[in-house]
Parts: sequence; structure tokens; C-alpha cells
Amino acid sequence: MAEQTIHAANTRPASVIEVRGLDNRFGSHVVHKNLDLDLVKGEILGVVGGSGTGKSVLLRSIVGLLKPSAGRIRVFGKDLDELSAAERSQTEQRFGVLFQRGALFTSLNLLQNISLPLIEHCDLSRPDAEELAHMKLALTGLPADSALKYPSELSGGMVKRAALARALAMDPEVLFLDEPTAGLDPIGAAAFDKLIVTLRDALGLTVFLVTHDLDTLYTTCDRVAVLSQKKVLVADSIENVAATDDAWIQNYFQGPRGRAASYAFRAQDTRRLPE
Ligand SMILES: Nc1ncnc2c1ncn2[C@@H]1O[C@H](COP(=O)(O)OP(=O)(O)OP(=O)(O)O)[C@@H](O)[C@H]1O
Repeated sequence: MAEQTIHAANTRPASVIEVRGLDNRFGSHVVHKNLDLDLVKGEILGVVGGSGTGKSVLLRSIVGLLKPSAGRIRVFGKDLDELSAAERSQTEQRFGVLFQRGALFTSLNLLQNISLPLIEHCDLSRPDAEELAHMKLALTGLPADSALKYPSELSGGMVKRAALARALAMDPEVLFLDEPTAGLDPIGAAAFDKLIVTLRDALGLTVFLVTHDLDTLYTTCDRVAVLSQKKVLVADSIENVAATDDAWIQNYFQGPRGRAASYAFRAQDTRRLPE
């Protein structure tokens, strides 16, 4: 029995991020109360919940953009609160973030947008930074001639890919994506979903993915965390989450869209198939 317990502890996957007892409030508005969550190394975790349940606030708390009202966030084994300014900056460089809105500087072309963090944080010369930026653009499937284009000259799907290229600029270990497929047509969204899985596999990323997109959940995520009642109600495989006895979850997963996404996924399981 003791042996079994030790074995279980040893094989438990490592969490790169541990959130414990998190509270977030704005004045009297309580967004999170005693929220716990783990992000396991190498996984794509889908974070869902109704509008205003605090998915983006949770993301911002973890990446250090928002100081929580209470609770503990450990990243790569260290408490965010206990990091010195230098350690915090080093930790932040291990994160790549694709924000819901305004991911790119509109006055800079794509090459400039992507090389900027490399010049600022890695002390690279402009030619070296631009060479790396070209590689990041190629990694996200953008054609070479997009490098000199400005965000306003691109389609929505291309802007998302360029923003992803910028999030990948510093070779992050953990990628945070806030509604990456919002506003994309279904074909563009499916291609973006596939790209996320390909990049995770190729680069060994861990991904925290906020989404409302049921197709994304079914085709890309290893686990799904549901935010409801100010906490993470359940975090598990999508099959187990969809079977959870909760009114919001049942509406979401067993409604017409949820059933269609589940049916499509079961009919053609494309998860992790090669191109
Ligand atoms: N800086 C802030 N000041 C005051 N209230 C805020 C602030 N940031 C977020 N909120 C509030 O916190 C709640 C959660 O916001 P959040 O953006 O995290 O929701 P969400 O789950 O991501 O929603 P959606 O799915 O619509 O994007 C909302 O009621 C929002 O108005």
C-alpha cells in the first residue's frame, strides 16, 4: 500500500503553474473566491466559463499583470509573490502571451513587431533579431512577404498568426492564449487550432488557452477547466467535464453547439494527426 502511494506521487505529472486559494475582487465585485488550478507541463489546458466568470482575470493574475487580492500562485516551483524584480522579469520571459485584443503595434510592420521584444529583452542587434523574427513568422505559417506588412494590411487570421509569432519571439515555455480563434471563420479557426497543437508538439510548449470555441476544446485540449461560481468547478478530460452534473456545463456541452462539436470530433478524431 505504502509502495503504491509512493509510486502514485512519483508519477504525478509536474505542474508548471499551481494556483491555490486565489481571490480576485474589484471593489465589492468578487470575481474569484478560493480558486485552485494546476497547469501540467506539456498539456494544452482549455479554460472555459460564461462571460465575466474571470477567465482573462485569471490569465492576467498568472502572468503577473494583476496582483490577486489573496492566494498563492507558484510558477516553475516558485511563489510569484516571493520573486525579486529580476527573478520576476526572468520568469515573465518564460511566458508568451497572445492577448484577446490589441496584440500588435499598428504603427510597426510585422518584422518590427516581432523583433521588438528580442531587441529589448535579449540585447540582440537589429539584424539578428530580424532574422529570428523571420523564423517565427515562418513557424506560424505566414508567407515571407508578410514581414514588411502592417497589421492593417492583413486578414484577421493573419493578424492572429502574427500575434502568435510575437508571443513565441522569446522561445517561451508556457504559452497563454486568450480567445485565439475569436472572430475567425470556421476554416481559419480550425487551421489555427491545428497550428497550436503542432507548435506544442514541436516546441514542447505548455498551453493555457482561454476559449469559448467548443471545436477548439474538442480538437486541441488535453484537459478542460470550467470557471463557474467564482472558482474552477472542474478540471478534467473533456469527456469527464461534459458529463459533470452542473447546469451551466450541461447547457454548454449538451446544447446544440456542444453536441455538434462532440459529434464532429467523434466522427473524425483529428487530434494530433500529422499534417
Ligand atoms: N481592471 C478591472 N477593474 C474592474 N473590474 C474588472 C477589471 N478587470 C476585469 N473586471 C471584471 O471582472 C470580471 C471578469 O472579467 P474577465 O475579463 O476576466 O471575464 P471573462 O471570463 O474573460 O469574460 P469574457 O468571456 O466575456 O471575455 C468582469 O465582470 C469584469 O468587468
